[in-house]
Amino acid sequence: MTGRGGAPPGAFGPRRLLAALPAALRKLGPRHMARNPVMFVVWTGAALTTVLALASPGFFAVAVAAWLWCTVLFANLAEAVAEGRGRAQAAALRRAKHETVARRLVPDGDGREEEVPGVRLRVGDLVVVEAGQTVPGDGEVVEGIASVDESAITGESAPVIRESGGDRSAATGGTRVLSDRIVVRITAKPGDSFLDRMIALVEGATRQKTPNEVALSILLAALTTVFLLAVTALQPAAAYSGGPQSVIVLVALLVCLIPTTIGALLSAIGIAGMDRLVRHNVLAVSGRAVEAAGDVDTLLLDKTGTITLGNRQATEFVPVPGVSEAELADAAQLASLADETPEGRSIVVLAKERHGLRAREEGQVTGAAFVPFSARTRMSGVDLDDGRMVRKGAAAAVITWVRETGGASLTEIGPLVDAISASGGTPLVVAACAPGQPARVLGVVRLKDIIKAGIRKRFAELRRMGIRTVMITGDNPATAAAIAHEAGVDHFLAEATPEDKMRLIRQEQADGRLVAMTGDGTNDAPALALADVGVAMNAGTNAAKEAGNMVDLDSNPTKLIEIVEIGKQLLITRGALTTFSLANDVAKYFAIIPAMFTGLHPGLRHLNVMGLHSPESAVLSAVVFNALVIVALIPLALRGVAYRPAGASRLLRRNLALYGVGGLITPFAGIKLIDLLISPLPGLGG
Ligand SMILES: Nc1ncnc2c1ncn2[C@@H]1O[C@H](COP(=O)(O)OP(=O)(O)OP(=O)(O)O)[C@@H](O)[C@H]1O
Ligand SMILES: [K+]
Ligand SMILES: [Mg+2]
Repeated sequence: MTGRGGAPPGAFGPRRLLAALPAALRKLGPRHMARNPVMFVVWTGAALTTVLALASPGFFAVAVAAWLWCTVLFANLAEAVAEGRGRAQAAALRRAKHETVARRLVPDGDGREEEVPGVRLRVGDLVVVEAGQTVPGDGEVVEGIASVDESAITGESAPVIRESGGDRSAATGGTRVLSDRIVVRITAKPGDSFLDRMIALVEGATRQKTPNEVALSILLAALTTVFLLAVTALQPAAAYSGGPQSVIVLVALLVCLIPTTIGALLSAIGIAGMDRLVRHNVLAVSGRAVEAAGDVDTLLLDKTGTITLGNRQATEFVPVPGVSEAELADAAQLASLADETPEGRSIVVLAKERHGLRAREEGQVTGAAFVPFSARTRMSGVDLDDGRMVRKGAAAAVITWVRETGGASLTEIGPLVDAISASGGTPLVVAACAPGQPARVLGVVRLKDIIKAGIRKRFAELRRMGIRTVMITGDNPATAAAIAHEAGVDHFLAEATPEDKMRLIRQEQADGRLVAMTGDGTNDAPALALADVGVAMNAGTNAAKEAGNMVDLDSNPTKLIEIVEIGKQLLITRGALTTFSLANDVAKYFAIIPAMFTGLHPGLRHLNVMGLHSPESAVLSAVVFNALVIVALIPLALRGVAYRPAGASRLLRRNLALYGVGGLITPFAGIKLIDLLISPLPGLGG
């Protein structure tokens, strides 16, 4: 993991609070306050007591009004501190966004270039980027291969390969080409780039409440209404028994009873969760996805580029008996001339290395109709003018094609394909036919791909968290089995089309499971969109990045472990602080009600078990405590409750005990302490 800049988690002190103060003050406007019903009630109460304190000034009235404003301010402070971290990251990202001049290819200008400002680029423009230059906008590499420094975006200094054709074709505006030359087709409008979206995200500008948050807000608003009615109903009762309470006391009581702690911290908890993801180099488009991640049951991963490194290279030509290796290499190269996938290019290179076959220019293969590779056909090749045809691809696909031309399937091919598959390689069967003749199989090309390091241990960790892993691949079952075994995934699905991937997700969801999907390819995009949590690899295609609801800048398929932990931590933190807040309010009720009424009925004196100084000091102490609790819990809200992999119900019980009991006890101690401190002050009766 390469943590992004900014303060380390847990670093939280008076300096950060102070830095967030201006933003917290700006949030005091009614427009912002109205978005949070609980705090809006406090805000209204603060305004009301201020008016009353101005009308008949007195220490008690002024002190209550001042502390009610503090309560509101502390809530805003929590949110502002949480947002502050994102702002620092956004500033760092903005530095990557500088003016670039793009070298745009003039349409039909035969390679002629013109210089245009990066901001004037349009979707569909072709731009040339060479070593030392900055990619002027988001796009797809359509020609060439280059090593690119993406550290401006990922924070990772090791260069990455960007190339046309395959699943590593996305080029991101603001990154720098280190070597070679690529042509990029622009796919995003200036101002709507990945970098722009990242900045908006870490700034929290696009943050929306999640369904869970909305539900909790409604519950808190309902509780607030109930207490509002209860406190209002108190007045006739108090009046009946001979001493109506002052409006200031009633407002103070109301604020102490409504769930201000969680009301104040709710939004900070959500922002901090997203922020923790950014720190792990994951960008989440929605808080909803982060929450869903906390409950994921099944993780689907695609194989090539996700579990493996993804640069499947041709390493060997294995001809069938009676065919020379040179003949096979020649056919394989012919079938790959226009194949812009990494696999296709590596075949051309291998044929040249092994057999000195010069890569024929496309133009020299006269009148050829190229058959591009697609994930559905699992095959590519060429039809020549003179009637010759060559195909290469997955064994099943090519053998079907051979049969369609009237050719016989060759039994010798079986063992060759099986041997390559069993070792985890991908076999590409090559077949060709002379004009008017049935096709015949020539042999197999071995594609080798390497499993990413350390992945086995990580899958074991996912298993401990109770998450089932399923690898889905377009590759054949034997290769899939070998890779699945080596990587240590629980299950696999081979020869999967994009539709199969979606069917599997729908099936899991229909069985009531939450599904996460990690992928990089264009063919993964529909599945990424359908999954509850869709994590696209940053190294992958733009289509994948747009379809998912998270992007992992490190392109690490096991990042889901951290994502799940952060999601669980978010849910647990919110639950723990809600429990604490409600328990706290109940305790406050029993702490201050007796003290409030002892003035009326000396007979109630024995109920004042806490021995608070006076009704006024009891009420003020409770208000002060209520406000200070918010500040005291800001670090916990931002850092999150500690999470250890354990059964969900055990965690829940533990937290209920800890935060419920804690919430019940602290007000008694806290209010008593504050009462002792303030009772010598004049103007508090007694
Ligand atoms: N350029 C190509 N030309 C011909 N056949 C290919 C080419 N690339 C891959 N194939 C064949 O098509 C199959 C499916 O490839 P595809 O890229 O869809 O899936 P995959 O990358 O193997 O799986 P995953 O979904 O895990 O990325 C491969 O297993 C291989 O047999
Ligand atoms: K409260
Ligand atoms: Mg793939």
